[in-house]
Amino acid sequence: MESIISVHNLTKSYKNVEAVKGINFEVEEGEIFGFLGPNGAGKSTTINMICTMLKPTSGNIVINGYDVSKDKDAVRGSIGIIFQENTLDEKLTAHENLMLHCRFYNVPKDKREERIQEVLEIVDLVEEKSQRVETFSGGMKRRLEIARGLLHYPKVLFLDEPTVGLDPQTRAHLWEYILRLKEKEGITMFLTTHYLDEAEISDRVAIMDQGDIIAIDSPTALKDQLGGDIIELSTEDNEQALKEIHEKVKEAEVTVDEDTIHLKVASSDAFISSFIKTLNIPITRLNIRKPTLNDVFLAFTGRKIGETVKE
Ligand SMILES: Nc1ncnc2c1ncn2[C@@H]1O[C@H](COP(=O)(O)OP(=O)(O)OP(=O)(O)O)[C@@H](O)[C@H]1O
Repeated sequence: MESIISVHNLTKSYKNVEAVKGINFEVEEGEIFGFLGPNGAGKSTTINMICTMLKPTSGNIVINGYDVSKDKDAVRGSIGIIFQENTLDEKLTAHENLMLHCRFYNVPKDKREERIQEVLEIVDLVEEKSQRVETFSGGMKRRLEIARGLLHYPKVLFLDEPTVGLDPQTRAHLWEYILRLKEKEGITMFLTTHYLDEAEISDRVAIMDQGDIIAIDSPTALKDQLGGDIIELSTEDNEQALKEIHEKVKEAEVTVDEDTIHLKVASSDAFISSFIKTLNIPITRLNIRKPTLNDVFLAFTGRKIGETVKE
């Protein structure tokens, strides 16, 4: 597959901070690319540089064949951005909001109605087009923002925390729309989210930490890289149990999270029966699972993404 975004040796320094330290990555045409990292990792700085909103200190970025430092207008015409905050005009109708954007992006006059109809169909808002945005639910507003982001036929859609503040059902629906867009329109998605279960939708995920990209691969490959099984347990006396585990169990990586002890082992089949016999404290809860993206994130960054959320 062709790269739609190429980033080479990209750096950005603010006065005292080296926010981005010479990163390299490619985003392939048509993929969903998840961009994750703790607060302060340098994600926004990177995205702002890619979207022409911030000048890099050094390095280069090519989007859709255009150099971001030389062809800003062509780059802007190639991308759509869905911000975290609602940037719709609430007093206007859905249609009026879209018309404003058409003018802003110089969509030819004779094409405007056709395009508006097209994007409204994609996000299922045709019947609501004459309603004022202030009457819309959070999910409808987000869908309208996506429609607006699509009006000028971008090759890449940047989605910054697209489901933040939405209820689980609306979040699930929104993902259906996003997936449909990818399938039908072949649009490349550059996604940030702190819901790691949602990041599973990505074809590939990049994890950024302290200005560097520290991992980049498909969610499955990243999880496989971690390998093994994770055993979660609670006991009648976790403190005592931990003491025993540290004394007697050598083949597990042990972490504690509130009232749960986590053991990471190569294979739970080989481990579990002897472990249960080893422990003298009664176990009150036991769960065995495969690593998730949350575990990947924790292993690479040393932090849980929940701890890094910017609300
Ligand atoms: N305008 C600025 N001036 C000085 N330092 C900045 C500026 N913007 C960002 N930084 C610093 O650069 C680093 C990277 O910040 P950035 O906002 O890119 O991280 P992030 O991964 O997007 O974090 P978040 O998830 O909180 O948005 C941080 O140390 C931040 O304090």
